[in-house]
Amino acid sequence: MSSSQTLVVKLGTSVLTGGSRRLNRAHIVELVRQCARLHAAGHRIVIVTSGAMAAGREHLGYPELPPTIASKQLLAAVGQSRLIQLWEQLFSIYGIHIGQMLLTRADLEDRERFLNARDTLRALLDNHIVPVINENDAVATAEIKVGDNDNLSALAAILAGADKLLLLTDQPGLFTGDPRNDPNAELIADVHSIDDALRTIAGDSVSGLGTGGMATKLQAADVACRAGIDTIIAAGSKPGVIAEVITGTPVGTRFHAMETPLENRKRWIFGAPPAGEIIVDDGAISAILERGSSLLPKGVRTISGNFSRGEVIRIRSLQGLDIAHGVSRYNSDAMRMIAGHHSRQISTILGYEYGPVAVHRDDMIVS
Ligand SMILES: Nc1ncnc2c1ncn2[C@@H]1O[C@H](COP(=O)(O)OP(=O)(O)O)[C@@H](O)[C@H]1O
Ligand SMILES: N[C@@H](CCC(=O)OP(=O)(O)O)C(=O)O
Repeated sequence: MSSSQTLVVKLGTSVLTGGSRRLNRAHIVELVRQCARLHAAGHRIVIVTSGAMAAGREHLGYPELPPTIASKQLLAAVGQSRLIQLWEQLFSIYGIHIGQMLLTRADLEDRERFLNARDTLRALLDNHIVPVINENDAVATAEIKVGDNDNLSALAAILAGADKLLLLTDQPGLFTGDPRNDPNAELIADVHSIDDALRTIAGDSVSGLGTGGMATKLQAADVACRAGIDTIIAAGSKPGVIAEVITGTPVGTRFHAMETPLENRKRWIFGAPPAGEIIVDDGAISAILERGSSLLPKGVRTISGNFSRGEVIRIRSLQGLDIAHGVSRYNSDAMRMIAGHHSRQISTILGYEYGPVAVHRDDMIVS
């Protein structure tokens, strides 16, 4: 078998339930058996598991609940402990310890918390413990949620420094149309770049069990590939699928990683969903795009959202085009005050300063 690899395996609700209303233990144990073999062969496996809400519903006997966020959080709170218990039991059959990590977007968009989460994840792996990750649904509000486990798994793959990301679902891969309602849809075996044409064929979840369908899987593949991580979408029910991904046997849809991935320190900027947005003028855009400069407050026109110093923000043109993502040197209130002003006026306006730039070039990724 190939030399030691780090693989993030994301299991959607569709795989864990096998399309039913309950967790399919027989099927999950088979996936754990595959992971245990690879673990024994020296590979580092990270599990990103959905299924907390499904487990909660099952445990409570399918209660009639109002369609509110609080109901979803209730189900996730009940289900997460059942879910982790199941993973724990199944991995213990093979003498493997697991470590639970419940994350939200807020843990990944602040650099210090990102580095903390990364240290924990890597410490687990270094000690041969399998990290089992889910979103912390019980406490996450809309503002701090990643929102779906496909995108969460791409961020986990960046955190883990993974070689590959495997998204296991109920379809053999990405098709030219949703196979549930298009009998002529064909499997796409290889994707070298994710464009709008591809995005239009990736539909939402129709099972009602999963979140995001193929659309969020494409977003995840895009994030991971830009970070240099090959991403594969394949069927969780295919025998030996995880080992095939490790050995590089063609399976499902493979998204090829970019050959010149973002440098390490910039990956988290790209992975982090923006906490706010600023609109900049045309002069600032040519400075950023043509001269490779930092963004100065002078070029900032308007600010939306509330963000702290150090958070990732989106930089857009007056026409609404996405120009870059970057780490803001000033919080949103300060940015509103210094917008349009020369850098030498910052300390007079604010009474302090964190340097002349609004977003430094080194902390920026051009879209
Ligand atoms: N182009 C496509 N190719 C394959 N599946 C698609 C496509 N468009 C939409 N889908 C749907 O996406 C579903 C898988 O996503 P989802 O229900 O969120 O599963 P999971 O729980 O595994 O994340 C499939 O069951 C399928 O109906
Ligand atoms: N965190 C949620 C799952 C969210 C999600 O993205 O689900 P899925 O599309 O099935 O991977 C849960 O544990 O129920």
